[in-house]
Amino acid sequence: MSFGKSHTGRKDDAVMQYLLKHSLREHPALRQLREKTLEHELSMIMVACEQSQLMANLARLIHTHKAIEIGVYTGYNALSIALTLPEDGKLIACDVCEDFINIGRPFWRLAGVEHKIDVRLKPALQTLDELLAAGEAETFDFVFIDADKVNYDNYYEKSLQLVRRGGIIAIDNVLWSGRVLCPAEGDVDSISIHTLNQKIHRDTRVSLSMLSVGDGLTLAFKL
Ligand SMILES: C[S@@+](CC[C@H](N)C(=O)[O-])C[C@H]1O[C@@H](n2cnc3c(N)ncnc32)[C@H](O)[C@@H]1O
Repeated sequence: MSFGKSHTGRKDDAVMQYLLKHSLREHPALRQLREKTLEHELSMIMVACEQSQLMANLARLIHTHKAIEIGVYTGYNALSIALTLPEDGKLIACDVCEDFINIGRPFWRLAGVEHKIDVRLKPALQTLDELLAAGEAETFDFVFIDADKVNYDNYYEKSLQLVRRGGIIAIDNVLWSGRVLCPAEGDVDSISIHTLNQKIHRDTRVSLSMLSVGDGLTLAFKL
C-alpha cells in the first residue's frame, strides 16, 4: 500500500509503514483524494497523512470553529480539518492556483463538507489582511501555514493576530529536509524557515513544540 511521498523513503521504511498501518484512520474521501493527488506531478508537496491526522486531532481537541489554511494545494489537509469542524464551522482556504483546488473540490463535496471550505484565490497575505480589516482578529482557533517559505514570518505574524488565546498555529516544513541546519548562501527558502525557527524559539507570545513528523512541524500555542 502506498501512503504518499511526503516523507522521504516512507514507502521503503518498514517502521513507517507499520506506524501508518496501525494508526491512520482516513475518511474514504480523504483516502481517495490522497490517491488522486499521488497521480499529480507535484504530489510530493502534499501534506503527510499522519501529520494531517495529528493536526485534525488537535483542532478537534481545542473545539475549532474557525480555521485558516495558508497553502491548500489539492486540499488534503483542508478536507481533514473541515471534517472536524461543526456544521457552521469555516475553514478559510488560501491559495493562488485554481487548478489545484479543482482537483480537491469533488472530494470535499463527496465528504459533505464543501460548504465549510471558503476558498480565497489570491496571495494569502492579502486574504489575511482582509480578515484583519474585517475585524476578525483573535477569532480563529487554528491556522496551518504551508505556502511560500519567504513569507513564513509574515504569515506567522498575521496568524498571531488572527488566532485567539489558546489557539494553535501549525507551521509545516520547518526542517526543510535538513537544509535549515546550514542554509546555503542565497537559499532564501531555507534562510527564511531557519530565521523563523530561531525567532519562535525565543517568542514569549507562544509555547511551542517542534516535531519531526513529515518534513518538520512546529506547533505554536498562543498564550
Ligand atoms: C505545500 S503546498 C500545500 C499543501 C497542502 N497544505 C496539503 O494539504 O497538501 C503549497 C501551496 O501553497 C500555494 N501558494 C504558494 N504561494 C502562495 C501565496 N503567496 N498565497 C497563497 N498560496 C500560495 C501553492 O499554490 C501550493 O498549492
